[in-house]
Amino acid sequence: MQTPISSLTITRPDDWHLHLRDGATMASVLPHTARQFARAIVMPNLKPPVTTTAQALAYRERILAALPRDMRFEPLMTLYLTDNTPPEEIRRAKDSGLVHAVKLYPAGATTNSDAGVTDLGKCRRTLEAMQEVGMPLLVHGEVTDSDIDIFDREAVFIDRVMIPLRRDMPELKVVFEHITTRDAAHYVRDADGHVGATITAHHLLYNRNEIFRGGIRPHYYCLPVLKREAHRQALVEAATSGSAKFFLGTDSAPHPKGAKEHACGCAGCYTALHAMELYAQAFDAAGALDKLEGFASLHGADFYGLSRNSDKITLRRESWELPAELPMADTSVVPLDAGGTLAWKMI
Ligand SMILES: NC(=O)N[C@@H](CC(=O)O)C(=O)O
Ligand SMILES: [Zn+2]
Ligand SMILES: [Zn+2]
Repeated sequence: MQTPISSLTITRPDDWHLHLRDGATMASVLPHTARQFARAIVMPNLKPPVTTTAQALAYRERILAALPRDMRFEPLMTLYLTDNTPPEEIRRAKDSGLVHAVKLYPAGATTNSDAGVTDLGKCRRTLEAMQEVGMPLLVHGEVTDSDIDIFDREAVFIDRVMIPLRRDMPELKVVFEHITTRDAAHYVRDADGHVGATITAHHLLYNRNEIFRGGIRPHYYCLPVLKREAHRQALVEAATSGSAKFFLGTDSAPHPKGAKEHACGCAGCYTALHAMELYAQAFDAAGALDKLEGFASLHGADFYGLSRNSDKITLRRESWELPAELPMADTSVVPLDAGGTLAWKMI
């Protein structure tokens, strides 16, 4: 048997799906991301949502102002699509050079999605403008109908929304965000044209048993919810396949500890602190560490038409214990796998 490799140096990665929030929380979480990643697609689901280019540019300035002076990081901004986003807003976004995508939240699907789209038919002209200027549509791919089982919401979304959308707008660039099922992994793998997908570390590492292991564990609750083991395996297969359609998106989503440990707890896992360590663990378990660089550092930049990063990061095989919680401004955030031992460490 070969001795396992003890360190891995790769091109600095980017996070193609991140929640930074705003204000004091943003200032607390931003250094975690900036330590690991050169750039991140910053999700627009603030309260109120980032629906205009002017708001996105102001948000970008707040992020850069909160960045510690000795760190470098480039926030890639997005707009929150509503039933009323005018096509002219897409042109303004494109012309800014700083807004890189538009996010579709089906109304009611997830955290701060109340202002999201009620019927994609209402967005037709706006989507046509996106297709025309080459502005990617990022999709939270779940239907919200109360008669659809929560574990089936992504698979049903493919049939009811994704397939018709891509038939109508074959040139529209689409990212199927945080995919969680074999159905989505295979759909993206087999699709023609401009479609990619992000995959989180937690969906590569855990199946839905984790939410209920020994009791109810709110820090493993996110949306789309973790699925059964066969789906996790299909996601690992996709992420480690070498296909350029799949790339890293942590979906790191900070919520105050008290809002997670609650009678009606918020959805979202916090992984910005230790994202690359978690991905390394998943790729290592699959015997595919050689595929990590493409997934984490190359495929996403290529999809978005951005240059690849030129500097490197190094991960070392070294165990370390995660803190139980991370103090932040007036609260604390519990990282995924809090108190657990990680096998890799970014140095
Ligand atoms: N993934 C989550 O469970 N939560 C995200 C929203 C999202 O990405 O759907 C959040 O903003 O908290
Ligand atoms: Zn989402
Ligand atoms: Zn998200």
